[in-house]
Amino acid sequence: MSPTRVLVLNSGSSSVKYQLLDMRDHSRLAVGLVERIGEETSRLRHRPLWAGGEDREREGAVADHDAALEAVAEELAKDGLGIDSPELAAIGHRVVHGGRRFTEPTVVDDAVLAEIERLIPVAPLHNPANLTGIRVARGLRPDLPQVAVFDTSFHTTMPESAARYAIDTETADRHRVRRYGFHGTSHAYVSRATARLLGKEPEDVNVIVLHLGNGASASAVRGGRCVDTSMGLTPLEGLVMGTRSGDVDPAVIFHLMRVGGMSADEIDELLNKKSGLIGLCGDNDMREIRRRVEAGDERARLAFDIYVHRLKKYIGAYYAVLGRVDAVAFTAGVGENSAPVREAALAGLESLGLEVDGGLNTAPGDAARFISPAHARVAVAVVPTDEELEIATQTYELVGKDV
Ligand SMILES: Nc1ncnc2c1ncn2[C@@H]1O[C@H](COP(=O)(O)OP(=O)(O)O)[C@@H](O)[C@H]1O
Ligand SMILES: CC(=O)OP(=O)(O)O
Ligand SMILES: [Mg+2]
Repeated sequence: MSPTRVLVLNSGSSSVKYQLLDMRDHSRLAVGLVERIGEETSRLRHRPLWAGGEDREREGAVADHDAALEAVAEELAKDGLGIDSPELAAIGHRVVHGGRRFTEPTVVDDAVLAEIERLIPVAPLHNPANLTGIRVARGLRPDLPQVAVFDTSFHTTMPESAARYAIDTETADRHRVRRYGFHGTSHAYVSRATARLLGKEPEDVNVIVLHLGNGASASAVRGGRCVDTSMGLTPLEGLVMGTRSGDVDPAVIFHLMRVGGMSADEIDELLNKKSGLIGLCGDNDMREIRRRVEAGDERARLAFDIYVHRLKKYIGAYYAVLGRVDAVAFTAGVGENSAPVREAALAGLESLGLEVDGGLNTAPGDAARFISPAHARVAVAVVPTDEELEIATQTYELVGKDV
């Protein structure tokens, strides 16, 4: 029988998330996470769903992504699900930046690796880790197809009017400066799942997707195709995020250089790692921010209000871009779990047909569900994302043709 399993690796700047799936029924055989890579306090959590055993945890320094992937391989082998298994059909990798070239999932060869490497300057937090994941996996299983699934692919349908910055065209083209957009596997998956929830085909619905995780982005999806998204050349533009500023006047950078005496690298670090929620109030976790707001903390309150104000602006902007909106879908860690963010983001938008039902919004649940009242003109939904399943599906579709 042909192999039917796919291992998905989502290598982040300081973490590796992984899942092993059986594509016959999309069941998860094992899932896990290595976090705080490069620190003394690294931790691996492994859940052997197939073997049905207890979750396993390892604590202690994991020096780099090579060591992290070695540890993942060891844990999988303990359950008899080793990377050497003949049942593995392919390994699917999340790659954050694919530039304009990669509009589809792609089997990795040396030329593809070189292109992902060339794009490091526009995804410095993400592409290096993605590359390491691919290289290590290739070393372990050179015989297997390694498939790269790009965050940018779903956004390659954006019209030029949305994808271009209004700067000198020749300069922009020479340096490939344009808006690429990210979190595309999530926006694709969630917009389709939202259509399903509405009982419609993706071609027939217009959806605003709000992916609110540590990184956060919004997208406007018309008939299954992305027409605008909030991230740009890099994953820094747009919404307020856990540690990233999102939109700022570009002159802030020159001001900090000329008046503040800061270097380009220092400002890069400021805007990517010391801004957003953490820069505003010292915490980047929405749970902690809400605890502080409830306790009357003014800094946390202001951080929350700035986060929600930006979100509301993008909802309004994408409403205008789409003209007709069938649904607004909240997803990822904050979007799926924070009722106060959902309520505040849509407050006062009743004249646009947008309403949240208090009871539905705060009711617990893990499945895709509506949180708007039955009479609302526009559906509002919580739709859990599943980037790993989407990557596995795209990977298997690509290699399934050959196995
Ligand atoms: N129960 C919750 N309530 C509010 N926010 C939550 C909850 N659980 C997770 N989050 C938020 O989700 C974020 C992580 O989102 P996630 O989509 O997992 O991000 P990433 O994939 O970028 O690591 C956390 O930083 C936290 O702010
Ligand atoms: C592209 C991006 O921002 O990804 P993440 O949310 O995983 O950091
Ligand atoms: Mg994420």
